[in-house]
Amino acid sequence: MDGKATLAAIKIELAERVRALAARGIVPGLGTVLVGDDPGSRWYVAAKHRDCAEIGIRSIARELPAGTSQGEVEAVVDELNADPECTAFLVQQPTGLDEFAILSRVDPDKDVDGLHPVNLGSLVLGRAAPLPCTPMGIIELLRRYEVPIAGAQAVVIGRGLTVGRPLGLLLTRRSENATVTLCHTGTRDLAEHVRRADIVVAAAGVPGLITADMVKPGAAVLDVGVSRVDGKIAGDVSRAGEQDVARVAGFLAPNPGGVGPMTRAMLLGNVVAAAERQR
Ligand SMILES: Nc1nc(=O)c2c([nH]1)NC[C@@H]1CN(c3ccc(C(=O)N[C@@H](CCC(=O)O)C(=O)O)cc3)C=[N+]21
Repeated sequence: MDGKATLAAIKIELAERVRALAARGIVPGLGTVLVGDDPGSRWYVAAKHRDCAEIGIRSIARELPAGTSQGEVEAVVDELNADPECTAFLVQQPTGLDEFAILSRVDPDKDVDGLHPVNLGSLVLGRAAPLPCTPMGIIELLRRYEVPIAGAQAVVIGRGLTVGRPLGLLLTRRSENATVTLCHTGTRDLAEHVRRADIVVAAAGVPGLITADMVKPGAAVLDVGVSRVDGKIAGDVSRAGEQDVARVAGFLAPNPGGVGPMTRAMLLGNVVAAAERQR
């Protein structure tokens, strides 16, 4: 499953909606707040702004030095909340600060990550709200490759706030109708769970955790793990030699090249949707 190609296709669809907004005199704006100088975070934020430029979304990039205080970051959040040119924004994680306090301070209607407590509450309650980008990107990738979700056994490995926990909620909605097993580092017999799955989403951050012998032939496997091994991205899904999951999977979203670009696609979609709502 090619996330880069799917991102390109989604950009064409979103550019059309941006043009329709422009015809009404509305230009959506994405704000980003980057704290410190981590090269990975810098790359992600720069990629988001390149995406925006391509489809006609304005960029508002705020860079704060390492060592910026909680209060200073919150003051920037307040500014972006009040800025009418800023349709939606995010504070790139990790900041090393109180992430919950920062997320909670963002205007829920401008929350492009879908991670504000009110928006996560809406997800639990099944009410319309911005949805988390990586989990939505996973579902969109499955849909576009016509992987059946309704009635499928889905095993999600990882219970983090940005991927595993909200993905379990999304996949069990009536509109998706999957049966979900949410596994984690405390799961006994992980291989037994994975072997039963039609859809495997690996988001534990353990390099090479999922091996070919654990995967049901024909299953869809999505690699969301991001670790760095020798400076290169290493996913949770084994891609080497005999245990290469590509040998048994029916569909594979590799990392890089799979879910990462889909996260960016859903983020763009959340900006456009926020502009359409605010109009
Ligand atoms: N507030 C906040 N919102 C986020 O959405 C957020 C964040 N913080 N912190 C970090 C994670 C990570 N993330 C990715 C975005 C794009 C790729 C991506 O496009 N990856 C490419 C290239 C990877 C590479 O080559 O470095 C790929 O997988 O092919 C990956 C990961 C967004 N995040």
